[in-house]
Amino acid sequence: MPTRDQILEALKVVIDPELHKDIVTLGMVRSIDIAETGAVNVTVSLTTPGCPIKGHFQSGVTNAVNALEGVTAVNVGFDVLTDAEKQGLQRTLGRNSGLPAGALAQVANVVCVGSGKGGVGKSTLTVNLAAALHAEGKKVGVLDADVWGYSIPRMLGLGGQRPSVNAERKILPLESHGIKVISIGFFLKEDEAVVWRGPMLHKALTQFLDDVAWGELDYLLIDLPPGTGDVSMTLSQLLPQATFMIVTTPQDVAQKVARRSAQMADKVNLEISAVVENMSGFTAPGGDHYPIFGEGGGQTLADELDVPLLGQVPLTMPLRAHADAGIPLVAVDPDDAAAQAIRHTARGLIAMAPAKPVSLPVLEVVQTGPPQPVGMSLPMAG
Ligand SMILES: Nc1ncnc2c1ncn2[C@@H]1O[C@H](COP(=O)(O)OP(=O)(O)OP(=O)(O)O)[C@@H](O)[C@H]1O
Repeated sequence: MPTRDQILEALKVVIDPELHKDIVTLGMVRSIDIAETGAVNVTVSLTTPGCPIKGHFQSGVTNAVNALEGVTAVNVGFDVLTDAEKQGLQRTLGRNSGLPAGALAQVANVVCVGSGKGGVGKSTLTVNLAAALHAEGKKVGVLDADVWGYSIPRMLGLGGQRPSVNAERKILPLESHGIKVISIGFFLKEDEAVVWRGPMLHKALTQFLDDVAWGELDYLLIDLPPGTGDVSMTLSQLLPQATFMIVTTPQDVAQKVARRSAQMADKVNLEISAVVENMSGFTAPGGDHYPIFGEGGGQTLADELDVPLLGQVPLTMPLRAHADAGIPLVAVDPDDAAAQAIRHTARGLIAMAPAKPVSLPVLEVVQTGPPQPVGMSLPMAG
């Protein structure tokens, strides 16, 4: 049977997506009762009675406590913080709290691009999809959260560059082909191997969302690492409004792994919005078509998830060569077959977007002390 302290420790993974801190640190865990049967009752105090993220806390607390040995059942109850408690919370948070100072306030759509397997072309598609959205007149940003295999800087010709900070101490994204870009790679020395532990990763991603001057964007595309790991979990907690686009190849095995990724997204309540199939065959100059990685995987996965298959992107040499050269193919050769398929995908994505921008968390920051520099010390130019 776990102790109260062990339960509190476990609950530190439940993040308030608006305040960007865990519910234990925020003092939102009102009570914990452990019955002899192993049933655990947890009461969480919300900031408002009709809190829209109640379901997020319900599943987060249930999953966290259920994972502890000896727990047979979890019941989650809710009450509301008193006015005095809310004031106390705001005093605790203060200015240097990790509260979002509206960095994402002007971002209409956040789309996480994920895959099950590595090497299916997720980063290539993210970069070119961004260029295609830009060509459609959209304001686009790319956040490269593929911490282990960041390749976006290279694919956009930004390798070796570093962002600067503005007078408000916000990180300014770099820009390439009209796309605003932030990558974990900008803050590391070339080929530096970093062992990202959970809290460090969480802090870095939080900073990329809170402390980057993204400005007004129609789309923020987030390139996730392959698989079902910590990054996806963190982002889903920080951005419950984000949608998830899955890249797969036509291969049966890739589609099976992608399905696992979809299950993870579903578990953490991320809405899966679409599937894109990449490497959908090769057409030789003579017109013969070769289904190198098989056929039908994208459609099968999309049918299974009941979401649209937004595009089938063929293998073409220019797509690979331009990615290597740091130029999105879509920006320079929109008639290439792969570029055309990606442009079609972008138009599909636009057609799916909600008519009104999704409102992302913006909180009034109550300043209780002198301004302080941002929390994390990522090395920056300027
Ligand atoms: N449709 C395509 N046609 C030709 N080459 C492609 C295509 N899609 C991707 N590639 C190439 O395949 C390789 C892998 O692509 P990419 O790095 O985008 O995959 P990824 O899924 O992001 O990989 P990782 O899991 O390592 O992040 C790259 O060399 C890329 O240029």
